[in-house]
Amino acid sequence: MGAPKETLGFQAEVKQLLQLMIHSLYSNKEIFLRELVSNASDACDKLRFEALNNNGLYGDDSELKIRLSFDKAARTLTISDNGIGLSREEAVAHLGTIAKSGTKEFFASLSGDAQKDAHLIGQFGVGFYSAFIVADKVTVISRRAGLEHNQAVKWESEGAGDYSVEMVEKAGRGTDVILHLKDGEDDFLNAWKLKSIIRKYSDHITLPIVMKAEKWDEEKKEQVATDEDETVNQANALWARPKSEITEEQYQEFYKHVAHDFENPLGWIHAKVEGKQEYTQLLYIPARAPFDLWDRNARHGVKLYVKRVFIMDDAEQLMPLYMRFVRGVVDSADLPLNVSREILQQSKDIETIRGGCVKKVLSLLEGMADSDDAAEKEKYAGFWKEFGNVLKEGVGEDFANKERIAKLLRFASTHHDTTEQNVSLADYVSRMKEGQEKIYYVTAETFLAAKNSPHLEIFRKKGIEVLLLSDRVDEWVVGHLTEFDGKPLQSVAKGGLDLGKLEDEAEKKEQEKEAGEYKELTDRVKQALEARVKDVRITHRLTDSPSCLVSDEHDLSGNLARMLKAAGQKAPEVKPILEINPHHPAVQRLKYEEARFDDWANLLFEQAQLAEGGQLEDPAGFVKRINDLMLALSLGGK
Ligand SMILES: Nc1ncnc2c1ncn2[C@@H]1O[C@H](COP(=O)(O)OP(=O)(O)OP(=O)(O)O)[C@@H](O)[C@H]1O
Repeated sequence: MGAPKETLGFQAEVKQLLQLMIHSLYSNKEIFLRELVSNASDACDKLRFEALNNNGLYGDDSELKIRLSFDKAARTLTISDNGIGLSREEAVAHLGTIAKSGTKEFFASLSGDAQKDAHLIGQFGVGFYSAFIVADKVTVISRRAGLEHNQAVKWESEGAGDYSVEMVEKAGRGTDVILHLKDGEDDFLNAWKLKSIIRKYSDHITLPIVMKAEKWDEEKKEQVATDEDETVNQANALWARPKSEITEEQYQEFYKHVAHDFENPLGWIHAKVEGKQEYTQLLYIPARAPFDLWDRNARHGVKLYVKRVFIMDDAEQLMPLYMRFVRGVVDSADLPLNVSREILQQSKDIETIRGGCVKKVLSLLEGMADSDDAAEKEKYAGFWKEFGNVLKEGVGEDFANKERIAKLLRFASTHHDTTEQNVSLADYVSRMKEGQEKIYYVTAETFLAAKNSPHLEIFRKKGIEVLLLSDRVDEWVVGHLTEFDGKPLQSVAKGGLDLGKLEDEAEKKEQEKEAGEYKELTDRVKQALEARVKDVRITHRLTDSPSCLVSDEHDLSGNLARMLKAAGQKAPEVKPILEINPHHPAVQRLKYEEARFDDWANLLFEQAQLAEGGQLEDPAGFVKRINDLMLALSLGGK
């Protein structure tokens, strides 16, 4: 026999999760059954998959199913499956710890408010531990497929701080989860009640969920179990049914099962594709981002089936990275059953399927975004809030669909001047001024830095709209999206300012004249700042500020250079161009400055750095310069 009985402590996060769950989810307690049935179904799927290469795993029990049974006297409810089962090590690893990406973020976001937290727990996924909502003790007896009958494990816990594990005997393969119900939970010892919960939440499970049929006993005057099994769910793949036979609720419940989500999805597409590749897709867009959305290595959400047989979870080849929020199922009629991840990577057939799925998701999003129906538009706004930054990645990732993605992008802009990203490029173009040829944008690290960027002054004065880009991925977007609808995208902080037809001849003449008049001054400033700038010139961008920095047309933008540096990457050393505003008193004054010219020049440079959200190389030097100048001014003023 194996190791003796051992008592082990739960990982701290498990204890916390258990506490929270019991308190927050009590009002929705029947979901525990959905979670346990879902796990049982996953366990059968896993067995089926492993058995593709090792048929012996089935032994003499090849009919996979899930069984619900209860014992009124002992007040226990048991969920059994003949799936893959758990070894002792697996029981300890999976039922004593949480090994999910996003765990840290999840715990950090809890608020202590039961209702809000219930919501978050739902998003995080409650899984097995939800058993403790209705049970004060849970016993799991499991035998891993391929292990001997005396190598089974018994895991038991009262859901407080610890659990025990010991080796036991179990006749068949698979897992029994035995719930010792809490006082007052006798409702769950009732076949009618259990059936109605299964029909509500788990009807779409592809395996049969069976219970002993009951019949009326005249003597006892109650329903008693017979020896006959009865299947209580429909037990066929939801996606394989005709659309007309599926209700909205059934679609939603299926989503909750595949996505491990609590909330209803935002939308879905269900389609059967025929042609070179035959496949069915049922793809959902969640309403809320999961905790690991930002982890580009986290698991993906689309399950691959071949002719109704589950092949794998998270088939990353089915969806590009920028659509990692999509959840659902693809069922192919043509792929071989023994298809592996390696084969998928090179498969042309998968490429065709992926291309089809991406187009469908884009159409679904376009349907919401372009709808005249306010509720649909609202949905798209919700989608954008949750997943907009992921979709933006697609501009650089999916060349073939770049234009469709570009139409779906939403930005903040000076039109509304709020953080809300609700301006499409088409909206922008429709508001372009007469003679305006470019789509102007500014990038900065924060919304406020973008909104208050000195580079915008002339644009505000002339009433020209500028997109305010402050998400990290925005530099990537503008790096890949150089034009929209034939109009080039132009950074307001790059290159010489050429407003084209937006400026009249008189303005242009005036600017040339000023550049000549101030040549001596700009040369002097350039000399003073030689090590720090590429050039110094008179600006036409500024109306209120004395100076700003711009980068050369083909150089990295200041914002991108800062981002690369912050990410620990090497950014090529590029010097910015300093532009000074000839109408500003500080610049005017500089014309007559002698003794402290260098200090003034440096200050013009440093304040421009600060104004665009940059950091000073030598903050102490800056402070000293300011103080010296203030002192000089006040002394001079006496
Ligand atoms: N009936 C079962 N048979 C075999 N393994 C199981 C069974 N139930 C749970 N497990 C194992 O325990 C792990 C943890 O289950 P749990 O339900 O907590 O999380 P999950 O299913 O991985 O994710 P989620 O929280 O999103 O549901 C599972 O991943 C699985 O490995």
